This record gives sequence, C-alpha cells and structure tokens, in this order.
Amino acid sequence: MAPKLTKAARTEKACRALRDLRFPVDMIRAKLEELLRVHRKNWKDIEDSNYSLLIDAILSAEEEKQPEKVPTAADPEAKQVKRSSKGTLSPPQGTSGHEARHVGSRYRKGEGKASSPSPLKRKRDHKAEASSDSDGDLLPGELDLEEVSGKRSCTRKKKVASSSSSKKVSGARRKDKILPGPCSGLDAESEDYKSPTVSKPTNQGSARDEDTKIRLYTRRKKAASLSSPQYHEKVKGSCQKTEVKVGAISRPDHREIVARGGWETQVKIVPNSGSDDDSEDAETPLIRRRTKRQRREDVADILPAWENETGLICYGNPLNLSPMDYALDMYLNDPRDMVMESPYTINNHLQDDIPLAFIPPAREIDHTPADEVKVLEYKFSGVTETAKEVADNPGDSMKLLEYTSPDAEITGAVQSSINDEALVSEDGLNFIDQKVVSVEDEGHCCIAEEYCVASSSIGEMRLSLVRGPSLPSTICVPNEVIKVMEDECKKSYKITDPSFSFLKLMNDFCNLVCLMDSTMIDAPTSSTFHPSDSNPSASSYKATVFCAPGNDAPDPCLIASFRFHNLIEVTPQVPKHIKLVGFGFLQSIKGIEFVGSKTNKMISKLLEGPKCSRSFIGQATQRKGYGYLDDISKGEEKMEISVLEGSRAKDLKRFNYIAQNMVLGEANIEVKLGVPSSKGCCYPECVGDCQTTNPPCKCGQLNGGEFAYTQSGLVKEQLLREWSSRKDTTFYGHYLSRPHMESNFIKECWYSCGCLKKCGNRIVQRGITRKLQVFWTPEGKGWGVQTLESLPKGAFVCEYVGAILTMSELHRQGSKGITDEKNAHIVLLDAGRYISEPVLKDYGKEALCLDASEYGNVARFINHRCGDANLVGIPVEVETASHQYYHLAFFTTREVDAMEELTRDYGIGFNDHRHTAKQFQCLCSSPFCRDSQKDLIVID
Ligand SMILES: C[S@@+](CC[C@H](N)C(=O)[O-])C[C@H]1O[C@@H](n2cnc3c(N)ncnc32)[C@H](O)[C@@H]1O
Repeated sequence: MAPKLTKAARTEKACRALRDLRFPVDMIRAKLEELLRVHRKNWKDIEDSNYSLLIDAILSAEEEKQPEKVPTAADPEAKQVKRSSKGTLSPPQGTSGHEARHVGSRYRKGEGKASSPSPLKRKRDHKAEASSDSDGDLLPGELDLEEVSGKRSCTRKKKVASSSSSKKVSGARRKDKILPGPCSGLDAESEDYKSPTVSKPTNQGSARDEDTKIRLYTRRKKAASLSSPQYHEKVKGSCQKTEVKVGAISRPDHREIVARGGWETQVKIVPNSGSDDDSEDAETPLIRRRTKRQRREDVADILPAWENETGLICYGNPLNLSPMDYALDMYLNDPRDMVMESPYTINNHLQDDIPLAFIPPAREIDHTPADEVKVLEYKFSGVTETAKEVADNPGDSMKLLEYTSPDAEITGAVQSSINDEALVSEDGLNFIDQKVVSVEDEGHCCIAEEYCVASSSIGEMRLSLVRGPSLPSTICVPNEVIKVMEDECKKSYKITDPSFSFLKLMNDFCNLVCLMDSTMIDAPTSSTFHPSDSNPSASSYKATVFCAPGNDAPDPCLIASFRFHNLIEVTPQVPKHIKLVGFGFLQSIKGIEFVGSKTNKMISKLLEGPKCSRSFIGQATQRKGYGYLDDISKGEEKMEISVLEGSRAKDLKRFNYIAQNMVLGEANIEVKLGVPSSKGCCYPECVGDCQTTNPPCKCGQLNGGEFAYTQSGLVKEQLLREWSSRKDTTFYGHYLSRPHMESNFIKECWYSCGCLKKCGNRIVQRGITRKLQVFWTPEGKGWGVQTLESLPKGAFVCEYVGAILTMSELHRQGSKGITDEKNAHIVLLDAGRYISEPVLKDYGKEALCLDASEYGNVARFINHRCGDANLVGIPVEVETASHQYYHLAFFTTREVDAMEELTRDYGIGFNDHRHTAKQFQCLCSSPFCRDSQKDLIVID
C-alpha cells in the first residue's frame, strides 16, 4: 500500500503542479485550504481533478478582484463589461491576462494536467449564459455581496414585497431561497429570485438608501461557492463596506434544528444602524434559551468591546469547528436555513443568545517585515510529537496555540485542524487551531517551515520550529513571539544576560538546519547541540531529524524535515483539571484565562494587536471571563461532555472527573476480578452474547428471571415502571424510605462471566454513550445536564459516580458538620445496611455512599424534578451481586428530546424539618412539584 502523504507533502505537490501557472504560492495554499474545507478534507476530489478544482478557485478569486465598472452615462457599456468579466480570467502575478486565460482554459480542457471542468467552471459557464440581467449572476440561494453591502439597488429586483411581510418572513424558512423582505424586490414564493432581500419598510424611491435594514434569506451549501472570493468577501467585505453586522440568533424552530444538528445555526445580518432600531427590536421576540437577565449578566463585560464593532458573531456549537470556520460555514455553506431577523442591534442580540466568537472585519495590514529578515512563512501548526513519542511520554500531550503574524497577511483560510490528517495524530493530541500565514518568496514553494507554539493541558508551553531542507536560511519570528519567548527564556533558564536574544537562538537553529541539510539522515535520530558562542546564555537544546511519513512519490525535498523542540518550556500554570481542548482556540484560551494563568495572559497579549490581520483573536480576547470547556471528562469518558455556557464555566466548581467509582478510604468492596463464582455469574455456561440464551443465563435470571435489557439495550418497561414508582431517596441528608433491596436490581454480566464484552447484558459498564452537556440552567438551579441527542425510553444515560465512602468515613470527614455543598453531592447506597430508624448515627457504619463532591462524573450535575423526571435511578450490579455495592444507573423514563434537561427525582420531601440537609427551594416546575405541597417522605 502506498504510504500516505502528509498534508504538507500534498500541499507541496499541489503547489508544484500549479507552478507553471505562476500563481502566488500563498494564494494556492489559501485556496487549497478552502477547498479542503469544502471537500471535508478529502484530498482525493482535488487531486483526482488534477487540481482543476484548485485552479478554478484561484481563477475565480482573480476574477473577482477585477475592479467593477459602474455604468455611467459616459460609459454606458460598463455594465456589459462587468458581466463579461465573469467569464474573464485575471492573470496571476506576472502573467498576462491572455496567458492566464489560456493556461486556465488549457487546464480545464485537459490539455494541461487538469482534465475535467470543475463545478465552478460549470457554474461560471452557466452564469455566462444567463440572462442579460446581471443580477442573474447569483444562483438561487447565493448571497449577492453587493446586495448585502447595500450597493445594489432594491429597485432592480423583479418584485417588491410589501413592508408588512417582515414578520411573515422572519418566521419563514425555505431552503435554497432568499426570502423576501419588504424591500427585497423578490417574491418569497418565486423560484427565480436572485439575491438576498431587504425587508426594511421602505419609502418609495428610497430603497437604496434604506437598504439592509432587514435581510432574510436562506442558503444551501454549494461547495464550489466556497472557492469564490465571495466566500471571503461576504464576511469581510460586507462588514466593512456597509457596516453590516453579522451574527447568529436563536431560530424559531430551535428544537427542530437542535434535533437535526445539535446546534442552532442561524446568521443574522443587520446594518450597524444605531438606536432607531431599538423600538422595533421588541417586536421581534426571538426564542429565548436563557433568561434575559442571565444573558446580560454573561455578556455585560464584553459589550464595550463589541459596541462599535462590526463583524461576524457566531453562536452555537460549531461541530468542533473553529469560530471562524463555523461562522463562515454558517454564513455561506450551512445547508440549513439562515434567517435574518430584524431589526438587529447589539442589545437585543445580547438578550437572546451568547456568542461564541466575534470576528471583526479585516484590518489594514502592515507589510513591513523586519529589515534583516525576510518573511517566508509563518505556520503555527500542529506539529508535535508522533504518537509513539507521546506514548513514551504520557501526560506530555501538546496542544497548539495559534499565532497570527501581524506582519503578514493571512492568505490561508483559517481551518480547524481537528481531524486534520496531517496535524492531528492518532494519539489524540488536540490542536486548538491553525492558521497559515504566508508570504510569497520569489515564487518558491515553501512548505516545511513551521513554528509551533503549543501548550499542554498542564500549562507547559513549547515553541518548536520545523524546517524543510529546501528553504532559505532566513526566517522571521514575529516580534511579539520573540518578546514573550525571550521573557520566558530568561525566566525559565534564569538568564541574566541582558543581551540575550531569542532571535539569535532561532537563527542558531536555522544555521544548524543548514548544516544538517548536507547530511540527510534516513532514520529518526536526535542529537544535542549547544548554542553558538553568540548565544552563550541559552541552554542546550535538542534537535531531532526525522523522515516524514512515507510518500508514494519520494522526493528528496519532501522526505526529510527537521524538528527542533524543547526550546522553551514554561512552568505549568494551569490547573490540571481544566482541559484545554478545542472547540475553538478562543474558548480554550479563555479557558486558561479564567484561572488567571500568567501564561495565558501572555498568550492573549501575544494574540492581540491592532495589526492583527483578519483575525478574530485580537477582538475576541478583549472579552473577559469567557470560556468554554469542551470536555469536562478530560477524555475519561468515551463521549465528550461539554459545558455550554462558557461565560459561566469559571463558576464550575472544581472537582475531579472520574468515570468510575473509586475507593478513596476504607470502604471495603469485595470484588474478585476474574474469579468465577457460583452465584450471580454465568461462567462457564455462557459464551458470546448472553441475551441470546434462553432461558436466561444466571446473571439474567437475577433480574427477576429475565434479562433487564431489551435486544436493543434499553431497560425493559416493567423495571422502569417499578423503579419510577418508588419513593426512595438516594439524596443524602434526606430521609430514606425502604431499602432498595426489595426491588429487582439489574445484574449485568461481567469479566467473571463467560460471555463477551459485547454481550447484551452489559450496558452500564460500557459507560456513557450518549451526547451529554452540562449547561447553566436558566431557572436558577445552577448547573444541569442536557442531552444533545434524542433518547428513547429506557436508555442508559449515565451512572452516579463518586468516591465510595463508608458512612462512618463520611461522618469522620464532616466531623464539624457536612457542608450543604457536599450534601448535595452525596448519594446513599443503602443496600443491606439500612437501619429502620432513619437517623444518620444509626446507619450501619459500613453502609456505603458515593461522594461526588470532589470526585465525580456528569451525574453530579443532574438536577431534581418532582414526580415526572425523565430519568430514574436503578441499582445495577456489575462486579458483584451481593447488594452491598452497586452502581446507581440512570435510565430514561420516556423518550427525551435533544436539548431537554435530564432530571431525576431525588425523592426528597420538601419542607420536612427533620432532614439534616439545607433544603433548596424546588424550581423544577413540574406539575407534581412537592415543594408547595409540603409532602413528607413516607418512612416505612
Ligand atoms: C446534585 S446537585 C445538582 C447540580 C447542581 N445544580 C450544581 O450546580 O452543581 C444538587 C443541587 O442542585 C440544586 N438543585 C437541583 N435540583 C433543583 C431544583 N429542582 N430546584 C432548585 N435547585 C435544584 C440544589 O442546589 C441541589 O442542592
């Protein structure tokens, strides 16, 4: 099998293939990134087309750069010129227009390396054939930038919708259609609309002036359109040219979207039109997932940063895309509707949702590289250790921090490097994000020069340099990086020499690379070098020469590259329990920030900067207290468990996530691994899947004579009913009713059984398999848990996990009284130890409880609901059938919709003065709420 090419190698290949066309390298790379994104990182599409897709994308971009000729009286042909420009190819740098056209068409015709016409070409051809009305340039559902930017007059539209339609359309959602607003000039029902609409109530004849008050449209994904310059211009151009604000809002059919995609993904485009919008804001109530108060509170501190900004604001969970990716994806490619509602101001916006990212418009770029060094390429990419290296150094997993050079224009699209074949290694390293910043260097295609600034989950920072052998030796590190690294060097290595220069250190590396160029080594090796005399204060460092993973077309230039690491290691400053994994760079960075990490402050500083080129980072870091945790389980669970409200994440009390119960103290649990016992075990009768045995195996028979689970792994109805109807409480501090043992426990097969792990009688022990999320409840219950997917009745959700303590241990720990905080996280396993007198001191000393206050899993966030909770706790015995120790597993009592909060009935009697724990006022809003009824728990 041909070895898989790295992304870098494939990029290089693409650059080479297009070399003859003399496109700027940075443009090739940028377009390639876009295409990869469109094609879901599938190189095959691009390569199989002999890069014609890529060529088309570049040519398209070039076309769009052609200045548009506005028709005037003096130049009546201008419009015609514009139309024809759609079919015209602008020359790449250094290429005449004729030449470029020739080359482009040659490629498309298959005379060159490329063969088949790309979709883009077909689209262009189609457009060229379109009617003489230049508005026809847009395909249905395609966003007309001019329209958005207010340049295009509404009067050019075929029909004019009435102003009263604004409400109608704001609720409407039509795929592939641009829905009309009052000034849209389009009929919502018409199939031949051509552009987004404007729905601001308009005075006759002033459509153009009044443009863009409301735009309501939908869009369907078009892969090829991503290649178009519109792709960028829509965000950048529209925001800049007409001060359009772009943001996402909750959509009216919130649930539907959530059910489909897990997240709401709407984009709202509005003009930066000032306070006159306010009155109308109130007329357009949006779906509210959170209370207004809550939202204001959450974003109050970021308001100032946004008030005068225009840009792209995105919400919702972007399926692990970076904020920029997500926003662009939503804006241009989301197959779902994008509804713009009106009117929009930052204020009503904030009332309705919490943004995840803000992408400011492009800024002017300062292209002044340092005198003595020439910028070749900055690439802060996920180059870290190989899987093996990481395996050898557990805990050393590195995460990438990205840096946008202020000195160079970002020419590559920002891309999420998650799942990027070249950048994410199998070891599960999480790269936060990546940006490619490159500046062409005399036509050379430089692919292998990379700086990698990474931080580990425990706060280490590392700067690495990777460099290919074919590159010139001059490099430039952004000044901000140099400054921070210099400071860090001085601090970490206790360098006192004021003349210490980080740049020199870097140059030493480069020189070493040059030296090593001539001695290419086949196998990975490493050697330690000592810094040159010119840099006496730096400590020694290590360089590793390694062969890039196999290339099917070996090329000396591609085979070897060099990696230097251990340049800088910064003392860990981030608490271990915060895992910085990556929905987005921004969130992760802020994740560090809430714990006040000095490192992060430096990084933030590093990322800021007025010259930051088209980067959301500079703006985003202005927001305070904003964060997002992707996985509170820190990888302990098979499924990531995210936290929705980033701004509240700082309030997430510190606890250690464990996926399985653990004994911390003296609790004695008799579990004999792998020892077949005569009781409660189906060894040796069972092989394979016990569920297929009839009559049930021994374990199965312990579940009241039959398996507790259906063939599809759901708890059977009868058990659900039985346990839902019980009035037990497991909530510490409240009186218990009957001991659990009277009802049927579930007994699962286990290691000691003869069956396989895939046996259908093993459900709870497999852990969480559903998508769960911790979120801040708007009702005031604190954190809660919601499901991100719809769940069938009887589905296992999670078990209550904590530290296993004996009651006597618990009491010893809380000799001065157990705090309410702790109380709230203790669950009693009363089996076999319950003493009828429900006073704590009388508990069997060895009775076990689970304390999730310090060590726990997601279940510690599940809130209470009286009577009709959608979860029920059922004791499940896995390791032993002794009823002494069991797992308290939560199953759904009914079908549960995606985004529904998961609740369980703690079984507590509110207003019962006898219990020891401080009661909370129940906010469950269940019709069966016992709080108002002042029910007491019946003690048997
Ligand atoms: C096991 S914790 C649940 C997670 C908790 N909400 C948090 O933020 O960590 C139990 C605590 O949550 C709160 N809680 C749970 N259900 C509630 C409800 N129905 N009404 C009000 N507060 C509730 C109470 O403060 C209770 O002591």
